[in-house]
Amino acid sequence: MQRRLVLVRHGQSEWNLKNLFTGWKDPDLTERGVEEAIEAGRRLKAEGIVFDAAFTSKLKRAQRTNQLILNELGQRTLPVVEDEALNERDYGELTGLNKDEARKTWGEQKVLMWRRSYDVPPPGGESLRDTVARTLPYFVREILPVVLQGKTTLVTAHGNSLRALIMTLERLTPDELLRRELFTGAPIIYEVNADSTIESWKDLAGSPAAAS
Ligand SMILES: O=C(O)[C@H](O)COP(=O)(O)O
Repeated sequence: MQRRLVLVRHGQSEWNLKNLFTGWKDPDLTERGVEEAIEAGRRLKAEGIVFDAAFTSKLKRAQRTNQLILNELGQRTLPVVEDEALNERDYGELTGLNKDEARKTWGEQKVLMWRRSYDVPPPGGESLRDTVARTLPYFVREILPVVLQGKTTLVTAHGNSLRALIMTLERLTPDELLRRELFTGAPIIYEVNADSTIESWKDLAGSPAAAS
């Protein structure tokens, strides 16, 4: 039985373009973001993917990306489950600030820790560990059982809510996680074993990889 899980970070948002910390704010996709979402759909079509289930967050940039992908696959009527468990990490007091300005104010290292470390929260916001605590139980309860039934499943979400899942799926250490970047609109296809470990994955932004 084939058990397939596809994760996609939303296409470029208006606040990605302006280089602002976004978190739970709800900007729309830019034109480029729309194109990236359509391109994600095209790439998935070229891989022969047909979805049986789809999940996304409560934020517009992910929902639109999800819908554009499904449209491209000719699956615009597939039911989509929306849940805030898949929302972006809450960036707290950094929300709305420019990322370069933040580096000037607090220094490269501190901002890198807030953005990419596992357990250092930005002021008033969620660390990645907090995001894992929100996202992973939802994944295990609602999404994984669907994948294990053999349903090809799409999850369209956000850089950090997906990094929270990827850390577990790819068994990354906090140090490896620091370097794990997700590109907007780039699908990652996981082949999942019956015991819910990962058999292999293919990042359509890069080259094929195997689980270690
Ligand atoms: O919320 C945001 O600002 C972005 O979607 C992700 O930002 P990051 O790459 O700074 O974590």
